[in-house]
Amino acid sequence: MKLNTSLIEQKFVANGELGVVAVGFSGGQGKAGVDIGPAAMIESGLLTKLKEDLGYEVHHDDTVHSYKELTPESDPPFRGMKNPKTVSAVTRKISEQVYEHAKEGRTVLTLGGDHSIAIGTISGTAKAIRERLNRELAVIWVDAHTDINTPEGSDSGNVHGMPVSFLTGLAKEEREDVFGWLKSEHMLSLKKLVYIGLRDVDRFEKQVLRDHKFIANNRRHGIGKVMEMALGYIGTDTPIHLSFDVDALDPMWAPSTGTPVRGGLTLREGDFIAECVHESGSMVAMDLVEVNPCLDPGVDNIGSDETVRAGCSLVRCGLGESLL
Ligand SMILES: NC(=[NH2+])NCCC[C@H](N)C(=O)O
Ligand SMILES: [Mn+2]
Ligand SMILES: [Mn+2]
Repeated sequence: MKLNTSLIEQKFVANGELGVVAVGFSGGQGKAGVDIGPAAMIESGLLTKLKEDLGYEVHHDDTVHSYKELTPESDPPFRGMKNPKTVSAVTRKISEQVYEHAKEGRTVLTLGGDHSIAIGTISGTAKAIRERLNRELAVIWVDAHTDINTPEGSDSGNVHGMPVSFLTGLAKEEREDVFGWLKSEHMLSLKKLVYIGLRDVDRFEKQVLRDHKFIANNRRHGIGKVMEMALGYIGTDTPIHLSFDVDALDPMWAPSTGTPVRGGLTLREGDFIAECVHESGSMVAMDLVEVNPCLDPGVDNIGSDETVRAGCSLVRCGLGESLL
């Protein structure tokens, strides 16, 4: 089947190729199991669907990377961060993997893994987009959380709560082995960042958002209007990286995740967000993170099956599945 690009104008990615990076990594937070999220999604047939139903030419090394070889001998906390050297080394490697795909003009899909991996995915996309298109990247971050803590601002020390602060330069570190490898070509402007789905924002993070004049208005509008505003703000000639944390969805649809928060998006709203970003024709990369099949509040794996299904659905919508 050929990729249906006729309904939308593909602005930045026209070659119908998809680069996939499967990241079995959990070191950005403390709960085991988020590292098997990608395998669960792939085993349920996600990549086959992307090939057969959506027509992508998929480039994948058939590996779920655990990056065990990158684990340093000792990795004590630094500036309050847990596993700092491990997360830094792993995200650096992911950044290169994503960059390699993106520089070929492929849309890049990264399956996580905890959300710390976005330090790798977004930096890799941002660099490729600068080089290939001479443009700055915009990010739509769909999440219950802002993940914009600095090491000092964080209560938990978990790096999955900090990726946005490292990517935007709010958090800085000279040490090469603790994110010092992030250079200007990897960076994201705070002005090119849009959040959707927020409902659990730490006190420090709220101050950051106020200081940088973020506008909070999604509470007032339905999801259709929210997407209109988000895409309108970004504009039509800016490539978009969609970073989707499955905990943006209500635990009703995605209970198997490390930091669930009630009052979230319905699955249909989540799918709609992904569809809209796809239809913009500007999406160059997507992350789907924080699916943890080992955390199941239900019986007989109902919760984890549902969460995996929800994750797959979000990905398919982001990559062009539609009713017609
Ligand atoms: N990617 C996530 N699920 N992040 C949750 C972060 C929770 C909390 N704000 C923290 O910094 O620890
Ligand atoms: Mn989250
Ligand atoms: Mn997150």
